[in-house]
Amino acid sequence: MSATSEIARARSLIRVVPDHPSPGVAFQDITPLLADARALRACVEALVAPFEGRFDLVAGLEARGFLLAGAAAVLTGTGLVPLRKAGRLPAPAARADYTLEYGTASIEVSEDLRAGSRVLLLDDVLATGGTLAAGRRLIEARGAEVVGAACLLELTALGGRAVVPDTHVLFAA
Ligand SMILES: O=P(O)(O)OC[C@H]1O[C@H](OP(=O)(O)OP(=O)(O)O)[C@H](O)[C@@H]1O
Ligand SMILES: Nc1ncnc2[nH]cnc12
Repeated sequence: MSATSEIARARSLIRVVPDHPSPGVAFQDITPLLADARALRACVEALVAPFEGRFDLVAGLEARGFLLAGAAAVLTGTGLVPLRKAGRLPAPAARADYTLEYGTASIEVSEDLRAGSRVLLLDDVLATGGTLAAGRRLIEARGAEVVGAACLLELTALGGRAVVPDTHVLFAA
């Protein structure tokens, strides 16, 4: 199957769960896509492709971004830095606050994200854009460079593209 059809097949595996985690939210569940070896590989390859050779570290946003970031780092031979929800890192070096579709949150990063690193930022879903924007701020606060940001799925009605306009997105809903 061609890369394009693998990606189309991967898109069909995202499951929509109504009213999760709260009434009115149509939750885009990527677990069936992750569980499918071909779909997972095709998506991770497509996420990193525009940036290949230009980054030396992948930053993944907790929690679902970690799943893609780990795979992307191994695939591209780069390191990985987790952007963790506040309170989970033993020695956070920087913090950023943000809002999302169903609440507010903060993320933190350790000192392992060094000044001068060239970083690819990864997550699963772009909704309001608050999470990816906070990830960018956090990376830049450490003196590192965001070479690019990518995610699987954009929820177009939530307007996140205006907040993080250069994000590379595979699918829209
Ligand atoms: O564009 P935004 O409005 O910021 O929303 C997108 C974020 O929302 C979800 O994270 P969430 O923190 O809900 O959950 P997770 O820990 O399951 O990844 C998703 O994984 C993105 O990180
Ligand atoms: N509707 C949604 N589905 C999955 N992840 C999300 N993150 C923010 N909104 C979401």
